[in-house]
Amino acid sequence: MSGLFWEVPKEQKISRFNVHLSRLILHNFVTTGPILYLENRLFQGLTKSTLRHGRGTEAEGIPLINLSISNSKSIETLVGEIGDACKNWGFFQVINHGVPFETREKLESASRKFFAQATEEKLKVRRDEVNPLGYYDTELTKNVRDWKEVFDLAVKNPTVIPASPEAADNGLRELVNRWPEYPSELRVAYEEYAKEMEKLAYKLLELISLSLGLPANRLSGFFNNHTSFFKLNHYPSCPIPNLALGVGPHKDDGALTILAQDDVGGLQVKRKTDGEWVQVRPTPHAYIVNVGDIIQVWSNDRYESVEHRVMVNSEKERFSMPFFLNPDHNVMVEPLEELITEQNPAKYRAYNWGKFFATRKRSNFKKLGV
Ligand SMILES: O=C(O)CCC(=O)C(=O)O
Ligand SMILES: [Fe+2]
Repeated sequence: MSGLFWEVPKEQKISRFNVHLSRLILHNFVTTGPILYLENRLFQGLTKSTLRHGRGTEAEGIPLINLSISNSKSIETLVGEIGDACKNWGFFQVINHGVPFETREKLESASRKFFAQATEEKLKVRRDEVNPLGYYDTELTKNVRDWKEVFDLAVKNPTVIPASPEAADNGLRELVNRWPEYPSELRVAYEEYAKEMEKLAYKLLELISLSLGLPANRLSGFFNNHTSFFKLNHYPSCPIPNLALGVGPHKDDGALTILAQDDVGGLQVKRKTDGEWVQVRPTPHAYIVNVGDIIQVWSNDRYESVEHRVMVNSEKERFSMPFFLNPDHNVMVEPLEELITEQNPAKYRAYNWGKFFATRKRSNFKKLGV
């Protein structure tokens, strides 16, 4: 922790006055713990990294892949593009994905209506210890509070997960979605959209399997009773964007994430070649896809789950909707045997997805010392 400010360029040092002012402003927005929020940002070094890297480089973006096959584009070409993107970036955008625009638009509009309500209305569908699904504005990424509010949903209703993280406990529990009274169209809009996300996720899984030299359906058996999740995210505009992150740097722990973002921008990906934060520029109607920790393990590190974060904007609020594709709770996640050789031994030992999920700890898979 000490020496935090040594590496911050002089002109960007934060004055005591600014910090004081920021605390006051934050106090008006955040319902609890504003001081803790800022102090965490300052002392965990995230602020340092935000300042040093500024708003991220615009130069080269993640690959944009057209999913439609035609006379001029074969399935082999498409599979090659997916494989390259997974290997070099862990992130890509897709167009011609088959998700009807109206289905997405209906949910985006319902999401805006939901978040525009007074806090007390949203708190009526607040998540609690019994049911983790619902509304909250207190998400932590690596113990630092994110500048956003969220409505969490399960994809399968109900979704079955272990009752506790304890290995000896075989009990299961069902997670059930909560629905707000307003807007009344949210439920139908979500259920239609979730079906489209499942279809797209399976299509992407097949392409990824093929790109690893495996049969198209090699991974589908892990998802019969999948534990996929969905978030409606709202990032309010932030008066002091340099002191806050919408989501701190993290990796996604599921198999695959499919994200819809609006036209504001703010998502940044850590480029594998040089560790630079790169903007994911909003592309109308496109989806952003990233490989999660599970595909990293299945592929035995051929594909890596890549760090990303969300910057906040001083003027504009931002909305996004990630779909997290997760396997069945009883799946043991381990490198696929076809991808293990004497020269390339397993880099991970098996872990139970459901138990991992129940502990809700990120990036916690067990790397062997090889
Ligand atoms: O809102 C975004 O752009 C990304 C959010 C994200 O990375 C996450 O929820 O895991
Ligand atoms: Fe993420």
